[in-house]
Amino acid sequence: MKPAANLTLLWPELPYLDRFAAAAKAGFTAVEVLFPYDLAAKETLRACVANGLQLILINAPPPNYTGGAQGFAAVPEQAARFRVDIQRSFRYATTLKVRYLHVMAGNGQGALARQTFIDNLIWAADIAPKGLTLTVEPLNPVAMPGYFMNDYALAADVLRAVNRPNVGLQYDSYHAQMIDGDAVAVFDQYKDLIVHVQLGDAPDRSAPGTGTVDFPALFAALRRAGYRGWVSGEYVPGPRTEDSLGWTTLS
Ligand SMILES: O=C(O)C(=O)[C@@H](O)CO
Ligand SMILES: [Mg+2]
Repeated sequence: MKPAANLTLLWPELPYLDRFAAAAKAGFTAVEVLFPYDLAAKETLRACVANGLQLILINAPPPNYTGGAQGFAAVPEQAARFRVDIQRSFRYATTLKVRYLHVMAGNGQGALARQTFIDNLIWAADIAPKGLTLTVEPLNPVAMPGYFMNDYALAADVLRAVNRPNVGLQYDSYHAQMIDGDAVAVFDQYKDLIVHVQLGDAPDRSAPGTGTVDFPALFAALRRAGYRGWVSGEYVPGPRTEDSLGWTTLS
C-alpha cells in the first residue's frame, strides 16, 4: 500500500502551492488535488516536480466546485457541456501525468440521471488519454445532499453498465461509513471494483483514528485483498496536519 496526501484538505493553513513542499517534507511521494483548474496546469506540475511528487488524482469536470456545481456527468441538461469540459480535464490530466480522474456526477436522481451518467462515462472512457483511469465515487448524502452518486450498490450498477477497463470505483472510508455504517464491510463487498482508496473518519471527516471507522480492520482488509494501489488521506486534519499522519505507518 502506498500512502498519498490530498492537498485540497491537508495543510489547509498553507497557500495551495506551499502544500506540496509540506507533503514532501512529511515523507509523501504522491498527492491528490481535487480541482487544480484555478491555475495553469504547468504551475501545479512545477510544484510537483520541485518536490519530487507524483500527482495521482484530480476531479472532473472543471470548474472548481467550491460554492458551485458538484459536477454534472449525471445531469441530462448538461450533457453537451460535460463533453466539452471533460476534455479540459483530460488536457490537465495529460500535462500533470495524472493516473485517476474522479468524474463527479452532480445532483439528480432516477433513471434518466443514471442513463446520462452511464452514457457520459462510456463516451469519456472511449476518448480518455491512455493510462488514465476514470473513477466513480459514492458521496454520502449528509455531506452532499441531492448528489446522484450516493450509494455503493448504485456505483456497482453503473460500472456494470459502463463496462470499460478504464473506469473503476473510488472507495472513501468516510463516505462508506456514513452510507452503510461499516466501511470495512463495504470495502470487502466491493473490493473487486476498487481502483483507488481515500481515507477519512466518520462522522466528521476527521483524521483516521478519531472517529468510528475501524482502521486496523480496514488496513487488514486491504492487505487481505492484496490491494496494491494508493491510499490517500482525504480528511480535515485538525490544528497540525503533521500530527494526523499516524495512518501512514499502518499502511
Ligand atoms: O468528497 C470526496 O470524498 C472526494 O473524494 C471528492 O472527490 C469530491 O470532490
Ligand atoms: Mg473521497
